[in-house]
Amino acid sequence: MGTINFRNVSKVYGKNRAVDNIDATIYPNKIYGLLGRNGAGKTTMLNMLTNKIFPTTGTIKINGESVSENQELLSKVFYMMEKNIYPEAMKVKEVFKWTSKFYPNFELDYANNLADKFELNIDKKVKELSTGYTSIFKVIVALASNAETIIFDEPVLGLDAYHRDMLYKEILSNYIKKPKTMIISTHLIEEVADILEEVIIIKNGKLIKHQAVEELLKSAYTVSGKAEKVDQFANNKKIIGEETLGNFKAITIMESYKDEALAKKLDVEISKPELQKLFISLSRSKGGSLK
Ligand SMILES: Nc1ncnc2c1ncn2[C@@H]1O[C@H](COP(=O)(O)OP(=O)(O)OP(=O)(O)O)[C@@H](O)[C@H]1O
Repeated sequence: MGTINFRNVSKVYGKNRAVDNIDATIYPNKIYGLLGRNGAGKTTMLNMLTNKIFPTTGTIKINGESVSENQELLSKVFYMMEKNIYPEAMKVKEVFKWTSKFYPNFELDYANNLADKFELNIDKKVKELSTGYTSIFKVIVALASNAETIIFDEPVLGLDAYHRDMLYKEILSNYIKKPKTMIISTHLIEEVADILEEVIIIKNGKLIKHQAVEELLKSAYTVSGKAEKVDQFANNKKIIGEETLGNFKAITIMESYKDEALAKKLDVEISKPELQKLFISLSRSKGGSLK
């Protein structure tokens, strides 16, 4: 699958710039997290990428070809949408067959095996599925499509922790078996953090961060221990988040240099920050700059 290129892409609704001049390159065979608060513009970006709506300005290309009205190109991209697009009276097994018409590499055996594994009854009608099972069903269809690019918009909506964990593992094992471009748009960042390689963070329609997760995590750290010692350590440093529990405190500091000697002296512990915390701080700060 080719590289996906957003060039100066905007989508304007009246006075609202839902997507505002986004430039981004999505390289093949990596797992991307598309992160942003409610209304940030994630779905609008994905709808434009899959030619459901047209950009007001700018172009989106895959391997140098415009996605606009390009059915052949789009048949290589599977878009698991947040809303249900299947006829409600259709049975799960009928959706499997139906999807195989549009996605010739659809693997029916794999879909059936996953349905077994997740105890999804394929004789049920789509409208009879609970919210959680609707998510399971949609992820199964997406994975079995074998498309070169798979986009998941809120893949674990309504699922309990047990099923969320199972589903992330399934997504990852699918990727390991057959690397492909995956774009996961979600609010549940910490859970998905482990499988993401890159994050694209958008805020008010603008791209504020596009970086490898590892690198982003290296740009900050968390220090924890006795509150007064942690405060002493954090003095004059760029604090982006703090939590207190009794006399215990954890502070997240946005700096790549870690003063290990001082940490030892004060008996406080330095650890990796949580992606979720960095995300909250980035989407809160004015303009979203990390500097
Ligand atoms: N068809 C439309 N007409 C008018 N405004 C729209 C339309 N679609 C989206 N918007 C606006 O564009 C902005 C971005 O919406 P979008 O659905 O892309 O956000 P999102 O990041 O996917 O949010 P969420 O996480 O809540 O799904 C919002 O302000 C939304 O109200």
